[in-house]
Amino acid sequence: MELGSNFAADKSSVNKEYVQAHNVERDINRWVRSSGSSSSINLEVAQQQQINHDKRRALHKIHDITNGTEKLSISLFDEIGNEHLPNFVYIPQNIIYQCAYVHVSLARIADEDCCASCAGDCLSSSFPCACARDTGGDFAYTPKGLLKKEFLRACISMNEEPQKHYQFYCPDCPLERAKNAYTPANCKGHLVRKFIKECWRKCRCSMQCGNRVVQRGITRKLQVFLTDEGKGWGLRTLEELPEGSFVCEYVGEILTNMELYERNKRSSSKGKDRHTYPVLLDADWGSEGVLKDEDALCLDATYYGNVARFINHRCFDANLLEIPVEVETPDHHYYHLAFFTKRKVHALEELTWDYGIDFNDHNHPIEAFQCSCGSAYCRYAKGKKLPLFDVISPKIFHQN
Ligand SMILES: C[S@@+](CC[C@H](N)C(=O)[O-])C[C@H]1O[C@@H](n2cnc3c(N)ncnc32)[C@H](O)[C@@H]1O
Repeated sequence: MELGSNFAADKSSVNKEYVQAHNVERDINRWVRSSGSSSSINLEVAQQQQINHDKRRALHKIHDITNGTEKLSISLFDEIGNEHLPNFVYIPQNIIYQCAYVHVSLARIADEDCCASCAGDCLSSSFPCACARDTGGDFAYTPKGLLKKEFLRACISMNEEPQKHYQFYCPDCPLERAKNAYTPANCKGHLVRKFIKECWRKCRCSMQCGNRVVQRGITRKLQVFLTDEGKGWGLRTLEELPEGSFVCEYVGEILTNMELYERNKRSSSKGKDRHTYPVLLDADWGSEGVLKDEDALCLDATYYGNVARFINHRCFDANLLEIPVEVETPDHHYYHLAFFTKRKVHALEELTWDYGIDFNDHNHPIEAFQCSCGSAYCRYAKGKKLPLFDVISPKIFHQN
């Protein structure tokens, strides 16, 4: 099967449904407008039509799930009507739950680690400023705000062929320690990842500097919709996205692994939720010896999160890639997890990322989902074994 064929089929059916629903909505709105607001009869008929239409289409629409906290509104659109509306608090930026150590201060950023002598746009200067050092000596972004092809290719290769890249096995893995403090199992391994470092407050460049992309927030038109493959809610783009576009970052509560483990234990004793929303921030655990518990962090978007909590998993050929981004803290225990497109994405395509789930990992205590990503490379369909996992970590591998 060709790589893009599933997408083509999905897109045309979603497209048709979406256009039909919008045409009905648009016609009703036009009719109401042209009839004049004083015509109660016309209004009643229009409302009746809307009710019939809603019954037939069971359509829910929320104009802005962000409650005005993002620069753009993000709608929720339900063409199917058989799922509860999401119940969470929308937050546009990460927030510490309780014990996580995230120390943000100007004093922690050394003068030589920021661009205190730059002005305007760092990308337009003849040589890369100090902020490019952590990104391999060059900026990751083009002047159009897209990821440079070479940088994107290197990140894709790391995700798709992790065995060819540097992996680190913690001497005392914080993840395993959270599960069993007395006799922790061996570390399953973490991939040391490429980081992007953006300019920040101590830098003298402007907010429009080309090396400030993720911190400027969401600029693309996105929509939450109900998937028809039983995955629950999903996220799609309403505009075409070029390769290397920033879409959004994964926002949630910042928890220590220990806190996440305790939270999971409490919630599974109350009855298991169908969907789970934590991700590990383990991209740089390898650079430390033994990581302290308060430094081993994750993001949980279950109760507080942003639009990224709706991005579903797709094995291997997902259209998004997650990249760690350093903004306000020089150490890499805490960072932003930003999603960029791996290729051109068409308007109305569902946005997906590969959670990196190993569906054959039977050691994790919490049962995961039966994957219905539809990819020709689906790991679940191939293994046909029960998936077990408790957190999303695209970097966890198995020592043979
Ligand atoms: C981060 S949430 C994604 C949003 C979720 N679909 C919702 O309705 O809120 C992750 C959860 O979505 C579901 N999910 C994501 N990708 C899936 C897939 N490929 N197949 C089946 N379920 C999936 C699983 O229940 C998973 O625990």
